[in-house]
Amino acid sequence: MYNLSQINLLDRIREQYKMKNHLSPYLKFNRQEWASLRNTVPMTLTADELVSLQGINEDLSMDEVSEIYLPLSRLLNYYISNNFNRQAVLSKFLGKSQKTPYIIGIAGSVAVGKSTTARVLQALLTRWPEHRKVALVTTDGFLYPNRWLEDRGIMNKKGFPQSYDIKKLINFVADVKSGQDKVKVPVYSHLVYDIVEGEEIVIDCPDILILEGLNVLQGTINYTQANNRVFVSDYVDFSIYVDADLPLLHNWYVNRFLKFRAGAFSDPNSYFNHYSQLPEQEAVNIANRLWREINELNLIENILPTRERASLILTKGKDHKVDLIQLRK
Ligand SMILES: Nc1ncnc2c1ncn2[C@@H]1O[C@H](COP(=O)(O)OP(=O)(O)OP(=O)(O)O)[C@@H](O)[C@H]1O
Ligand SMILES: CC(C)(CO)[C@@H](O)C(=O)NCCC(=O)O
Repeated sequence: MYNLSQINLLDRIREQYKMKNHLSPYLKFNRQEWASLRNTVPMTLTADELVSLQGINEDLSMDEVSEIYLPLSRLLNYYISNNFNRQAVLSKFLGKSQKTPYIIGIAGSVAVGKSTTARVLQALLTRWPEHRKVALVTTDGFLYPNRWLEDRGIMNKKGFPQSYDIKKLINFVADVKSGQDKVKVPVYSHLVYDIVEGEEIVIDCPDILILEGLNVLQGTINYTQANNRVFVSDYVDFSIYVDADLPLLHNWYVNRFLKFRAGAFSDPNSYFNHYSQLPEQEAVNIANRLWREINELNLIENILPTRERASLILTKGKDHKVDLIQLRK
């Protein structure tokens, strides 16, 4: 159940959305209209590519890949080529090389499928004839460690703006965008439920960086002297918000929790190891509580209000099938 202030906020968001629909900055496509766009350029996947895509997520349907993600990767590839051409013009003008990575941001609720979307796009963008190097980073790596959150009594705010080292995240995107090599990113483990001390990934001048996380469209720091706000999205060239109704998200979250319980939680290193011993109904109760008290609240307060900043909104229905695509004009 929502409390009154949450309901008011939801109403306000819906109202805003309706108003925006009237003068919408978005082109809207239903699934059929979008899928038909792939006919303008024949797009096929080889048997090997199909196998590697299935390895990303066993529940991912190949119809979804060919009807939704393949046309999207084609569109992105056009935007990226255009951006690189523009940089080549600038290089000519400056008389020195000016090439920086193209950054794609993917935002949305916990459990909506951001990381699956990111990995599918990474695989598809790599296969175009340009053979671009595509790196993938999740903003989870910029969460403060559990000890930091515990000291401040905010373990139940994991995923909320105050749980991220936003300065570190903004410095990271700024470094990548300015063409710096070997930029380091901390690693978060869902299994250990914490930042892994001493582990990092290195981002070394990719052509494209996909940055995935619930806060990609919200992160901001204040440069007080100049009273100037800097957003993560200032460095993002194209942003995607993956959207779905609350009951679907709740369902996907609980299902994933139960899947983890059957698999990863049985690992003694897992933070949730003790959940693997609990009867299923008790595990469902815990998942429901984590959803309601943390992730849903965060969605309503901090994530959903950023939706209309995205360059593209993908709205999913049942079974993760995308049924509405809204693209900024
Ligand atoms: N396109 C898809 N088809 C079928 N199942 C999917 C699809 N995308 C995601 N899922 C399922 O939905 C659940 C959430 O997916 P995923 O882990 O990609 O979400 P996420 O938004 O990255 O979550 P988090 O923010 O917690 O990291 C998983 O159980 C995943 O298997
Ligand atoms: C790490 C995040 C914030 C985002 O991926 C999320 O998966 C999470 O752990 N949320 C906290 C509540 C929960 O355990 O689901």
